[in-house]
Amino acid sequence: MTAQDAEELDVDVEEALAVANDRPVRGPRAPRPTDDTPADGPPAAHRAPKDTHHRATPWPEARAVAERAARSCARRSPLSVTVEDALGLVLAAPLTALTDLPSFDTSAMDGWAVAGPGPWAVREDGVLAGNAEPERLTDGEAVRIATGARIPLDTTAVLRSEHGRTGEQGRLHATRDMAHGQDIRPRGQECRIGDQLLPPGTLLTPAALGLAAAAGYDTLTVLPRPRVELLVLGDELLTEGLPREGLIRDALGPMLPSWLRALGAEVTAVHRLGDAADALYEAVRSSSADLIVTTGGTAAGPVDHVHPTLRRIGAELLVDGVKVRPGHPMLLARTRENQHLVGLPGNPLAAVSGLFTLTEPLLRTLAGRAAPERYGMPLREAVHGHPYDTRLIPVALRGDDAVPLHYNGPAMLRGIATADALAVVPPGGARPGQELELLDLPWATAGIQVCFT
Ligand SMILES: Nc1nc2c(c(=O)[nH]1)N[C@H]1C(S)=C(S)[C@@H](COP(=O)(O)OP(=O)(O)OC[C@H]3O[C@@H](n4cnc5c(N)ncnc54)[C@H](O)[C@@H]3O)O[C@H]1N2
Ligand code: MOO
Repeated sequence: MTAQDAEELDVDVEEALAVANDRPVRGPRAPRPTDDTPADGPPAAHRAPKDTHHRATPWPEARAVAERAARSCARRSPLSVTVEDALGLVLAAPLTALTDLPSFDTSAMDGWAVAGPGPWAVREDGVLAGNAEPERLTDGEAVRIATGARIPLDTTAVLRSEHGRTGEQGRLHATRDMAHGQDIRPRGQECRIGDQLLPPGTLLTPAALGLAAAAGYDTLTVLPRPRVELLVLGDELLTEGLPREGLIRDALGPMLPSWLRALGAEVTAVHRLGDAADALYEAVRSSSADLIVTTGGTAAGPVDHVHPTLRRIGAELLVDGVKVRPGHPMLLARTRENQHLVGLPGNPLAAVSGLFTLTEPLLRTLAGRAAPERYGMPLREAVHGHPYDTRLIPVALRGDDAVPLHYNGPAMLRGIATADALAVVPPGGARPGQELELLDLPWATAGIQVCFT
């Protein structure tokens, strides 16, 4: 069955696409308006309750709105944290060298510090890393030296231990030619005191923490993480054991906190509120978080309380549905000054889609992180598209290709659990070899986000 058949059979397109992806496909198909599918609207089967799809925001625009929403918030004051605690945070001030690096002339090798041409008379003592200023060398003299030790004054080069031989009368001979200054790291080779090592806005990776410590820092001035409260909605959710009697395990409670943290947030609370409208209202009204993330309850079922709650508190809806599959009922609202709410749909892969579409740009901007470089890779196999909406599908990166994964239905996590990225499939689908934009999953990027600290 193709996606087109699915529409005609009045079957949910998203579910049909998840199945169709397992089957051989033709090339991409342009949107095909029909009598009951207006050119700018969804197929009849997918007109959301109260026909909300007409005001759904195109996917790229939804991401831009989320970014702008974060920019409209007042910046919170920078704070000072120990170098060890700064991982994953963003520098609020330039990292300026507090010392020359190296801070003294140092030996790059184990061997001898020598003065003038050889052979050399070897001094009895030696110089180790951490020793205070060693005694000056005189011409024709050598002293044993360790990597990282201070170079005695008037040293002309370091002779590596494997390139020296002790001859008659105990004199040291070089077995290789050596250049003046060889294997000496001069003071200030890497930086001079006052040099800017990293600009404000730099994400503090493990390497950046190492650099900061080397450059003399004990504490760093960073932007605070945006504070996020997670509200998990749904009476049907169990927190342990096997699904039973219509109840299912909560898949989002265990998944989202670490993911939100990888996106730059501090998750201050996770509340499971069931489907109690008043509890949701109270939780939103009393929250002092920068961002409230809800899961479930975004559609128009009898216990879908997110829209009514937003109306009740007088929130401004910035995005009310997005032209993306899965996840189209996702929403973004400004609940009050400097506070937003992202409503993630309850279907787990739809929630991931909302995480990338609305939460990631918002949190990234609030956290002061730069947008990741956009990149793409060719698809190894064709992928069905939605006729009008963007699709996000889990892919594995294999060699130079993005390989679409099965089990990509809105309620499924089996595909994304083995994925490296989400591929952005344009309306109409993509053919084999077509380059698609990829959104890296936090654990697949070779960067700070792998740390999930
Ligand atoms: N008449 C319509 N019904 C639905 C539409 C629509 O357009 N018209 N859209 C469908 C789509 S698409 C999605 S996505 C969902 C969005 O629903 P909600 O955000 O209101 O979420 P719920 O109804 O609460 O749950 C949907 C589904 O997900 C399961 N769920 C919820 N939370 C969790 C969790 N934490 N862990 C695991 N699974 C969860 C829940 O049990 C439901 O099966 O609406 C469709 N309906
Ligand atoms: O199909 Mo829904 O799009 O699961 O979000």
